[in-house]
Amino acid sequence: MRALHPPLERMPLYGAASSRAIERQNTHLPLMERAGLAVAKLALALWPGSGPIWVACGPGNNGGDGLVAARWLAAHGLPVHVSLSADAGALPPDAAAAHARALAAGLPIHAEPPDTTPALIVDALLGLGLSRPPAGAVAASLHGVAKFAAQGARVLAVDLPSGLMADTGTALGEHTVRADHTLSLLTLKPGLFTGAGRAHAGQVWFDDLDVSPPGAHHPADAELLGDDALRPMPRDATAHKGSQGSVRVVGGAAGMEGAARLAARAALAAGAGRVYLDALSNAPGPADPAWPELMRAGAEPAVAQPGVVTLAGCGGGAAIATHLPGLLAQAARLVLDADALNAVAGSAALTSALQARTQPTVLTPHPLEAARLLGCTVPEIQADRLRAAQNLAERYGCSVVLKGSGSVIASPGHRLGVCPRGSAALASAGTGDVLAGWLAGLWAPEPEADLHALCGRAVSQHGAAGEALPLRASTLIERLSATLGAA
Ligand SMILES: NC(=O)C1=CN([C@@H]2O[C@H](COP(=O)(O)OP(=O)(O)OC[C@H]3O[C@@H](n4cnc5c(N)ncnc54)[C@H](OP(=O)(O)O)[C@@H]3O)[C@@H](O)[C@H]2O)[C@@H](O)CC1
Ligand SMILES: Nc1ncnc2c1ncn2[C@@H]1O[C@H](COP(=O)(O)OP(=O)(O)O)[C@@H](O)[C@H]1O
Repeated sequence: MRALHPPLERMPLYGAASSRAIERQNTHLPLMERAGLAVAKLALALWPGSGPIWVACGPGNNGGDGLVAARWLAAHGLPVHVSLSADAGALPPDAAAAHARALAAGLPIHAEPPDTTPALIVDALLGLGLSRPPAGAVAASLHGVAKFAAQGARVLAVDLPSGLMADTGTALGEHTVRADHTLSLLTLKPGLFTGAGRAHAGQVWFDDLDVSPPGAHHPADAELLGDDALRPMPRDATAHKGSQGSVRVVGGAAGMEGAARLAARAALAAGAGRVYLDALSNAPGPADPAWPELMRAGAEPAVAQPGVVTLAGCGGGAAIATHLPGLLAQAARLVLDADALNAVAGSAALTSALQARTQPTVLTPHPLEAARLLGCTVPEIQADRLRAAQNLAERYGCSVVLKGSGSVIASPGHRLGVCPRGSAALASAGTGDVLAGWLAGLWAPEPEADLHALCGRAVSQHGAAGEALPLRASTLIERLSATLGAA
């Protein structure tokens, strides 16, 4: 068992169907006994040393894990209150066996939550088997968990916070558990790391139950990005600004010049040799008075040159649409963000032009931009962020960064990546412009880079720099420069 906190290694993620397939291959092993023991060990470590532990068990095998854990905790003399929100006669076989062993050990099993606030709650109500918004006795227990948590009880979720969908990180129902800790068993589930998952899971722990890595028999559904993505690329001693590539930022319509400047600054900080700002506002004066290194567009190399990365859209407003036909046709390497994405979503001609591109392209939508690009709603995007990112990548033939808590990286023919870095500190205007610029700047010196991996690097680095308050987009660039910048 181990805690997943930085430094993080890359880990495979398995959704409900894959986890069940792996479980089926290992039915000869006492998985529930191992799971329950692991839960008990972690509960013991988290228990503050006094006060009761409420082990809240549900109607399936998640409840069975809880019953095994409760038996171990009671055997060690801890004050345990076990409840079962189900008909004991209807438990699945392994959970029924765990129930019988708990009774045989003399453990009283109640139908109701405790009367007084527990010090620690072990949430074993619902795991992989969640199939609908909780109702009945399970919903009543979930309400109890929320009430006691608000009164200060710590919560350890078994496998998944009850009410959270393993595959998508969608919270079903209003009382989805907000855990302080979640112990994921046998496999790590993608829903713990994206959508509402990060808000509900708390500190994630993982125990593989001594089952050897599933490997080739079970290709992972996605990959959790690791901190290897944070390493800056070494710069060759003979590098010069010409070898570092160029970035041309096209955006910054009147009133939104700051967005394009943030992107251009980030591109320079990431290591691009030269950065040009093609401001749509046409305001006179330098490209960015505070950053004299940034050049105005005019004498820059053509976007069709392989050494140039074009970033279009940051603060682009409606004006960006007139530039897109040319950029989509010619740009050797293209990143589309913000208003460029909105323009594509609103135009069949631009959509066709994007789909017809043979040169590499990255899209960096937030959920609303993604919804426009897929012709659906934001809740539909958030209901399955992995699928939405995959659909975007396939529909447009591009690499895609679907932003938000647990950003998802998708590219045709690649395994989905989920980024566990970043935080709500990034919920501030301009941080997305910094991401787009940082990505373009990382790409500039590496025209041959695996674009999927490069997107993962950019998102991980941006997220790692965005985990501490106070944060403005400008400070984010400073942090990125200080810790990771090639400049
Ligand atoms: N696979 C593994 O890797 C391993 C799995 N292990 C453990 O098993 C867990 C999976 O067990 P599981 O399949 O029995 O599902 P679980 O989450 O207990 O719930 C199913 C029950 O809940 C019910 N139910 C569903 N939704 C509901 C709702 N909204 N409101 C009320 N009830 C609802 C559902 O009813 P039904 O939908 O069938 O009517 C059914 O009765 C897994 O998370 C892990 O903890 C480990 O022991 C070993 C390795
Ligand atoms: N709660 C959060 N957790 C993790 N990352 C977040 C969170 N909120 C925002 N972000 C990140 O901040 C950035 C915001 O981008 P975006 O919405 O395009 O903002 P803007 O257009 O103002 O630049 C994205 O990289 C997104 O993933």
